[in-house]
Amino acid sequence: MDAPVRAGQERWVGGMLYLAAVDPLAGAEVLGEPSMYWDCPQTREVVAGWGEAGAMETGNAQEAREVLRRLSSSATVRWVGEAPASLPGPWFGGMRFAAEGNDKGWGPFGFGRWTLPERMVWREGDRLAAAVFVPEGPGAEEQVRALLVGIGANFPAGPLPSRRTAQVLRVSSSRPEFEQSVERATETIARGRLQKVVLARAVEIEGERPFDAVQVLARLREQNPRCSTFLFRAPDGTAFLGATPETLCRWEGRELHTEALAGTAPVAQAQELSGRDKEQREHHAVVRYLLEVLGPLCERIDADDAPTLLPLKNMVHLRTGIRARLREGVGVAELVAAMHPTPAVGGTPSAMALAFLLEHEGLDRGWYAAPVGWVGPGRAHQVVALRSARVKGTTARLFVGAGIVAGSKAEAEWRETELKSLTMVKALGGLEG
Ligand SMILES: C=C(O[C@H]1C=CC=C(C(=O)O)[C@@H]1O)C(=O)O
Repeated sequence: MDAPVRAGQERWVGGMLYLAAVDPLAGAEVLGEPSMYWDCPQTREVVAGWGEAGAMETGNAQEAREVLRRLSSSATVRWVGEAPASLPGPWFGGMRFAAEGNDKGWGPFGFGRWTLPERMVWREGDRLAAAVFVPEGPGAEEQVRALLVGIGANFPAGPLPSRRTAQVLRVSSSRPEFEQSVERATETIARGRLQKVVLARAVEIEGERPFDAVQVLARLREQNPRCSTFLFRAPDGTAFLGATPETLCRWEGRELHTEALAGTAPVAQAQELSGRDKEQREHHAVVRYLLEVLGPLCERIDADDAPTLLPLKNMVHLRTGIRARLREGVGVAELVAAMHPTPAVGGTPSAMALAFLLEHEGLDRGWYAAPVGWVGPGRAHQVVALRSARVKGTTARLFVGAGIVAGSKAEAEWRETELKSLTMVKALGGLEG
């Protein structure tokens, strides 16, 4: 097995300053499209990054685990002058849902990829801070000072100006194929070999003009205030972006926050959701799985007594919050390895569901439905990359899925995935006006 690529670098030099500015994304006005973006309203984290001072790429799950362990166990940055009290990251990235896949469009993302931005701007309390990073070496401190002077002098003080980017989108996805795989799944469930499987499909979108990633992000965060908005960019410029309602794990020291999120209804049927048996079964498969896989890693676990409703713009989900105190030595690497994929995106029994997906889904999920987020010493925040799309030029490939259990109907599952696709379709500039 090859060792993870570490860009030949073990340590970086960083510097920081505070900015008289209000919006990290506004930096796109002078720095161009960001290389990463992260916006989590629940934790008030907002980060935009430009360039790459370092990248760690992995070819498989084992290497991804090693990289997560390394980035979370020791500091990779030596600070010149003032060090930030706390900062999200500073490593940002994600990994594939599964090892197998034949969609060349995912090639540039690799199996897993985490980057340290050259410049990053984030919200710290009520103000914005900027940090710059360069590889450790001769002249590194001077480079850090020069980059800081540049960002301090040029970062826009005001909010991101909004540009009108609505356009006509050509949207295509195969309904018969999706519905057939739902039927195949319910047959397999009826034979007792599976209890739940989450089937996904891709939607191809062609715009009249290239998509403007900055405006897509601005729409995603504005239209989805209960979701984490994210963007990760591959070295060829392809962007993977979305606004997900699902946290995989928020980890700090010995504390873990996670959640089960499964079971969906349109907003108009929100009040009926809690009483629906099919949605409850879909949901409880996730709760049971999380308690089972987390048990050996935790000293104490505390789950909500019953799911509550998580209202989003176009739909409502069932949500059970879970908090835990971790055993000594358990960190983000162990958590991701144990938790991913949860039955909110895979199924139960897990191995059986993944084999079913490989055989029947006919889709390379790439980074969709996989863990993405940030990691730093002793802390990490990973979300499940749902309501997302891979975007390059005028083309977007969007991904949506739905949990199938006994009693699922192909047509209803299609409609549910249509509903889920609205998050990205609207953000891409469709359905406006
Ligand atoms: C798989 C997706 O959603 C998951 C998360 C919440 C609710 C879900 C559901 O009700 O099926 C899915 O498990 C997706 O958005 O592509």
